[in-house]
Amino acid sequence: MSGQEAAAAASPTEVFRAARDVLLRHRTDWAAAVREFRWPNFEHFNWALDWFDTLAEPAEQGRPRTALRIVGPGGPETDRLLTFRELATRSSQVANWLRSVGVRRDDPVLVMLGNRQEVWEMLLAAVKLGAVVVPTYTTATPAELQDRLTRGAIGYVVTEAELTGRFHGLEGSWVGVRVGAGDASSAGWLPYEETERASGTFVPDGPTGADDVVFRYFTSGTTSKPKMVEHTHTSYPVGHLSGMYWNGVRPGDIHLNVSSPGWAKHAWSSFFVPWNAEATVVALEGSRSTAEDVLDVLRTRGVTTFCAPPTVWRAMAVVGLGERPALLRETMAAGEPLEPGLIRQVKEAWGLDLRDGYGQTETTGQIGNPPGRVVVPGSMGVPLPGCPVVLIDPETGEPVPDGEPGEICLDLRHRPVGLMRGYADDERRTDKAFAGGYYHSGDLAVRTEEGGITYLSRTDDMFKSFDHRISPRELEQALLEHPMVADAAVVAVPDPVGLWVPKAYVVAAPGHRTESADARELLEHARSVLPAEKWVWLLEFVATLPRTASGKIRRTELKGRTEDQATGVEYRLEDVC
Ligand SMILES: Nc1ncnc2c1ncn2[C@@H]1O[C@H](COP(=O)(O)OP(=O)(O)OP(=O)(O)O)[C@@H](O)[C@H]1O
Repeated sequence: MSGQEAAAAASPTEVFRAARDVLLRHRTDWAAAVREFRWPNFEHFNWALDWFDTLAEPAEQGRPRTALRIVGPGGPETDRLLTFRELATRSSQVANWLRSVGVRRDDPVLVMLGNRQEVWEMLLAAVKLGAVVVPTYTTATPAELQDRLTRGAIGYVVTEAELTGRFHGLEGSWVGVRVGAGDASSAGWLPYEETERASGTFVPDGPTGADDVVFRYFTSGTTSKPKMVEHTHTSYPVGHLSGMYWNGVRPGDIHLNVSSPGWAKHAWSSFFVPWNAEATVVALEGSRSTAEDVLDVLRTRGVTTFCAPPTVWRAMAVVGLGERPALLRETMAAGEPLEPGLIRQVKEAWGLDLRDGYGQTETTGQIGNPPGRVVVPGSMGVPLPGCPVVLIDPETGEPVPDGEPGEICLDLRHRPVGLMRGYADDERRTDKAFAGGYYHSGDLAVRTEEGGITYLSRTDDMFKSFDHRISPRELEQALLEHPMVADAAVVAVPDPVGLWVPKAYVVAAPGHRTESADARELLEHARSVLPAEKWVWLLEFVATLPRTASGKIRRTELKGRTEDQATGVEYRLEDVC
């Protein structure tokens, strides 16, 4: 039998498992993983039925395995634990019930739930059913919801009973489902608890097309109006094998990820990545957990692999990392630039490498420091297996040599499975993102001789000053290294001679003042660690930086402030130094 015939004879579950196992086998040998891994190819694939439900069978002679552990309010004994079998059954009940109230394949369903059991049930149910999930964070404003209802052509809304009021008065013809006990404000919303009466055996309406859409994500809108990113039954579920490799998660691991449902990062690291590896997902209920809560969970729930955005790592460093959590093996950060200072702090406190990873809502993990590779602080890592990353000169469209800035692109001749299908209802933008044989990320980076890739900035944030190209990130990192700085953002402001010059907005660390002498110290610090063309020219202290709901700095807002001259006290390098 040829290799192709053998693959044709194998079930989707076997094909998926075989691809996954190549990555597990080479968990600490990146070169071998890149060489041997091939994306599995499917005509039909339903991750919930073809993969998740198959994990419901207890391992031979073993105990039923825990799929999900929701951290309770009062110590481990208050946690809620669900096995793969329990979740397989619950999600089938939910899928059957949704079908009974009218949800059909391809129907867009807005899901606005916090980190509670129902969010995992709903996502699994929607995949089983073939409905299209529009994940939404629980802090979305009525205006954001209206945008989603309209542009997302939403037919069904599933949310917590206490949040139903947010939808009052919004336009659209959708059916509401409330999770939790309702009151007068949720009258007319269907009760989710009815799902418990539905059958726990689900029979799909035929095979699921591998390229059918299953997620429509609204991006955070850091640079523009949120885009609607479409992912298919393979692009996210199967594509997240690359993230599994970066995280180094393996069967039996206890994986904690800090992110809110509603963001792509939640689907990455609280859903597909750990469950592709047959690990247990640990989740903190509620949307606001403190750094102390996270540290406590790491220690008391036996967490082995942990991923959080740099913002959370920074907060943990401020309260003190303390002793290394006994079972912790892998630590990761993603979503925004990770400063070398944090990597150093984690190494000193816990002896572990804090490994950066890069991706977007549009993709799964593309670049990362996988286990077993020496972490070079400042580098996001190397292209993950199956991810043909190329850095392209935005002006010529040609690959750049090592050491030159280029846009992070994916070579479409070897299209990775994890790449989005496109932007819904936006052909122009989709064409632009897929122009010239590459997927264009809109991010600039530079590759070193050793192959590591260092993030510079968004293509739109890079600016020229006195004929030098400046990445705001480099300046921000220099400022963040100073103990007086809790947070910093740099933007370009117009200058009659230099064209543009860098201005820093700085949040002072607790206990530090924000007077002229403090500004001078910071400007001098930047001057001492950066080359002359990258000195910070202007500095303003602010109480907070404007951030998107997912925590990214809104540089456009800061640029707007300088254009409107709506500045506070502004310190100039030439005046104070
Ligand atoms: N490890 C990382 N280091 C630096 N930046 C990162 C890293 N990981 C992700 N990013 C940044 O986050 C972006 C992806 O974020 P996301 O998909 O959540 O939406 P967004 O790009 O902020 O929203 P919008 O596209 O609407 O502006 C990347 O394009 C990159 O700029």
